[in-house]
Amino acid sequence: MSILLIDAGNTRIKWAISSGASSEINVGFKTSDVFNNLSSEDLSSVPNSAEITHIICSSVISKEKTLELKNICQHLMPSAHWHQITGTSALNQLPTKYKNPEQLGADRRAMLLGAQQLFSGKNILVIGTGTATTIDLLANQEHLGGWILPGITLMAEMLSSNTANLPNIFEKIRSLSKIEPALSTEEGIHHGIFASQAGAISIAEQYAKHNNIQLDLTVLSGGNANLISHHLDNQNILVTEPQLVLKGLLAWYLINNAS
Ligand SMILES: Nc1ncnc2c1ncn2[C@@H]1O[C@H](COP(=O)(O)OP(=O)(O)OP(=O)(O)O)[C@@H](O)[C@H]1O
Ligand SMILES: CC(C)(CO)[C@@H](O)C(=O)NCCC(=O)O
Repeated sequence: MSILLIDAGNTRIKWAISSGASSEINVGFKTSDVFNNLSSEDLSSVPNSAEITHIICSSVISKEKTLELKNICQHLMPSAHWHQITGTSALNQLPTKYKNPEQLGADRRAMLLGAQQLFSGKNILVIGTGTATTIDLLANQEHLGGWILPGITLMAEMLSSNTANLPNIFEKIRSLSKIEPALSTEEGIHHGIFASQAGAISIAEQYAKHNNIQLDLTVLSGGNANLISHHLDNQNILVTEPQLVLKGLLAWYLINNAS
């Protein structure tokens, strides 16, 4: 038995194969652009696709694109069952204070369930650093809400596309050794973007502190996790889990299939 896990994000689609055993949650994860053009030939490169019994998907792309993805998967793996996580999945396992849980992104819900399973009983700041950056607070076994801001690439693109004089530094983004006052336009944008990402996370940490929430962990996920991680305070409680959405999908599967 194999399970195909799919994280369909606004920039990339990631996938992984799992045997479904909780002990194997850390192995076998693969990241690939194969779904980008949603071509069935690409999907046929999924290893041992005939053995896949379940497809577990998180999608924050359009309903139409998600349906296209589902149809391709079902064409190639006709005996596999399709399951899609949503903001309301497993609310008994992890309640949320979100006013309308249906609004919560499927990827955020997956990351929260993944963090809860990987770091049981801990108070965690769960951060996704993809197209958008999301910062969610999981404390006392409950999702207390979160913050959404543009991700690094989007910030760079928005600054140049909405101003007359700012260049698009998107292709020049690299790791910064530290965030400091910059002496050129390009560096000003570069350092400003990192300051806003790290600053937002710092505000979330301060919120926790001022509300007597003792954070045990900050978990960073997503395509920009490694660029942002060394700018954060609290390095002693920082964990990088680039594929937390995929791990969360497996956690959700395990919750649903617990005997
Ligand atoms: N090889 C890569 N291809 C594309 N983006 C990359 C790559 N490596 C790092 N990145 C960065 O990671 C971001 C995408 O991260 P990720 O794949 O986690 O996002 P996503 O899941 O598509 O987005 P979201 O979940 O926010 O809709 C890009 O905006 C870019 O800044
Ligand atoms: C914020 C993103 C784009 C991050 O991938 C996604 O989680 C999403 O589309 N969320 C819906 C809105 C919400 O989470 O409140």
